[in-house]
Amino acid sequence: MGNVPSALKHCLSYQHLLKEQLWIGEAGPPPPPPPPPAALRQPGQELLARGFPEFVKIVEVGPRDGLQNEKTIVPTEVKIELIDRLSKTGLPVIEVTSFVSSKWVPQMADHTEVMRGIEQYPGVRYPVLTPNLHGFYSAIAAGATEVSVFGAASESFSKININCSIEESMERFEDVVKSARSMGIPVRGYVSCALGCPYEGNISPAKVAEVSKRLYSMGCYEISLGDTIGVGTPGSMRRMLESVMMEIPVSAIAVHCHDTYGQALANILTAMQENAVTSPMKFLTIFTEVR
Ligand SMILES: CC(C)(COP(=O)([O-])OP(=O)([O-])OC[C@H]1O[C@@H](n2cnc3c(N)ncnc32)[C@H](O)[C@@H]1OP(=O)([O-])[O-])[C@@H](O)C(=O)NCCC(=O)NCCSC(=O)C[C@@](C)(O)CC(=O)[O-]
Repeated sequence: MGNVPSALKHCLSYQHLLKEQLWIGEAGPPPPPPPPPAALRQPGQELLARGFPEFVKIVEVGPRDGLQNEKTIVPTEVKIELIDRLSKTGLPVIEVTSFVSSKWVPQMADHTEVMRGIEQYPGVRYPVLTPNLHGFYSAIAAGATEVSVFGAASESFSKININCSIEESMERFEDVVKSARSMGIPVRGYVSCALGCPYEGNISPAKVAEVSKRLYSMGCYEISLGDTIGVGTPGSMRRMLESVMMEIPVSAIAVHCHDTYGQALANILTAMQENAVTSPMKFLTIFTEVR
């Protein structure tokens, strides 16, 4: 999903932001001007006035979401070294691997070796993806202490990605969440195609909200809304978040933005303004989670 040109684009826009001192930099942002009277405000200006969350949690997903797409399979020891190095950077959460079928995703076939091989640093959490009970039990046997289930707001994507309908996936996830709860294991939930689907195109914010609510109600402590193919814009991100926020608390919402079309930063910024931020950060391109 990432490539050097899009990474470069990211760096350039980051430098631009630094130069313009819009929201980051040593001196800190300038104090906001007093808001104009409501009658003079342009659409969207209310968001600027809302400011940003007090902190942003970054969930690093490169070792899993990045490497699962590499054509050349990265050797296990390199993955382990990558995760160990990431652990020293101060990241609070690093998604390690996926306990999925190696027939479907051969890049993650060494999940057990990677999970067992990494050094777990105090204060860092190391969740793994588990699509069903089979994956969950394998993950626990390998030493995982936090897992994520991953569904979609698109019926077609669900079938192609995890070989079942949205409804069937919810039944599987309920089994995972029940087992996890009985062991005191926290479960996070993903909703893919939150801003568009590679097979169905537009996805309604109401559908994203509905799937998010199902995952939250079954016991997922955080719902990560994935712009799986990077087609989101600040406008579609805002509309989608406003719909999801009507169903689940803002404190439980994360966003996962792919930078396919160079929109991840803008979309993350919008989510921060909506005060609903965790974006997955890949080490080359953005695709960070923010809350
Ligand atoms: C979900 C399955 C496993 C269903 O796969 P299936 O073939 O439908 O499973 P099944 O229940 O029919 O079983 C078939 C075989 O798979 C085995 N099996 C069953 N479950 C597992 C398991 N957990 N791990 C290992 N093996 C498993 C099972 O034991 C059996 O083995 P056999 O008897 O034939 O030897 C399959 O479709 C799969 O592995 N899919 C991979 C999905 C994946 O990793 N996708 C990429 C994740 S990234 C993502 O989704 C988006 C995200 C999260 O990043 C956010 C965003 O960007 O939007």
